[in-house]
Amino acid sequence: MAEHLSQSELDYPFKLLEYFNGFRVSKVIFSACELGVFDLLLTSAEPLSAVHVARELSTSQDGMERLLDALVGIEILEVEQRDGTALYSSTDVANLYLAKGSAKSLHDMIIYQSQTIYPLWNNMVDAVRSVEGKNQNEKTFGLPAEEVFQAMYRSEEEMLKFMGLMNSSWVLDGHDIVTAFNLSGFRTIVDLGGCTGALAREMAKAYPSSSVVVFDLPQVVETARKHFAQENDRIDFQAGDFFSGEIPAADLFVLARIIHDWSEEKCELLLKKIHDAFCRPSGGGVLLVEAMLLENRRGPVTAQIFSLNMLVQTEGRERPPSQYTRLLQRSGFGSVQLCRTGKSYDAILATR
Ligand SMILES: C[S@@+](CC[C@H](N)C(=O)[O-])C[C@H]1O[C@@H](n2cnc3c(N)ncnc32)[C@H](O)[C@@H]1O
Repeated sequence: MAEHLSQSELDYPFKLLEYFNGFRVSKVIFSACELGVFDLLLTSAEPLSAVHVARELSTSQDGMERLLDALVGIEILEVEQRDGTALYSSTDVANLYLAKGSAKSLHDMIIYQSQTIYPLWNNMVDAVRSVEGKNQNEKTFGLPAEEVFQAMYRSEEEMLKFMGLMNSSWVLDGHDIVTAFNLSGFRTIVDLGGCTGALAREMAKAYPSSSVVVFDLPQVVETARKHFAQENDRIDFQAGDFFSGEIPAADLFVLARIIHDWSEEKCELLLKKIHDAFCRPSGGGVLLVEAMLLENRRGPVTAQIFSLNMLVQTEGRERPPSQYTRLLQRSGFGSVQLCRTGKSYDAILATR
């Protein structure tokens, strides 16, 4: 049997081992973030020993030394030996992306992945077995599966963590998304489920002549105003419920990572509601922002993994372009254009 295998097939077990190790590598980064390793090293004027870091962060010396060495191994920290003592220092990458304060920090994303996504994924086998496609909020956190956002917002702390996660995604992809199409013709833009306003701010930056409103649930709007507002903010917030209440009129509606949360029926309901809420009788648009699957089912692996994440956490899924097009056409939209950005998220622009 083995003689029929190609070299890459013979080497495949090593690739599998690399995949298995992936979760351990994530845990190394998550643990260092939760303990505050990157924040401490960022603020230290000189490299620190494991003893010093352990004392400052109230950990064991042995555990901290192993953690710091693993961070050196994955090239997130640097180490030098002085008089027989290992001294650890941060890298630009750690300072920029992993420490808390930086404008490009992924710290909130990491904390959410570690404390919420990780426990949900521990129940992936049950999620895949569930014939009704039930999410794993009940089994993981003891919360009803039907109320997706009540589960996500079960405490103020959880809401802040989720909003931090949403906010940090647009640090990486925001500009590519808002410039995927020329949207300058849309003067009134409403970002439905716009959360902290991170994508809306990118929109306002790219299209200074347009007004941009973030529409979200009342408690989210309140938290966004309190924790995520920026000086000279050019965006406005409006509170409401896009399923049970009215939505404001607009020329362009943005639905970023909204369609992937919900069942086909709820998505169609929302898109039809949007179709009836345009400011002008013709020319309105809707911009969907999602991680699009390939039509041939061969990737991208990030979108396939997001789709599994939707299975454990929501009612929804990721979709290939043909399914978005069908959904939009069934809701009354005539023209549909797609743009793959090459990053995690893609854009779909539909007009009436
Ligand atoms: C997955 S998040 C996406 C957030 C944001 N669009 C982004 O991409 O960063 C879904 C958003 O929809 C909001 N949402 C959920 N149900 C809603 C409803 N019924 N009415 C208004 N907003 C809702 C949530 O509060 C959350 O901000």
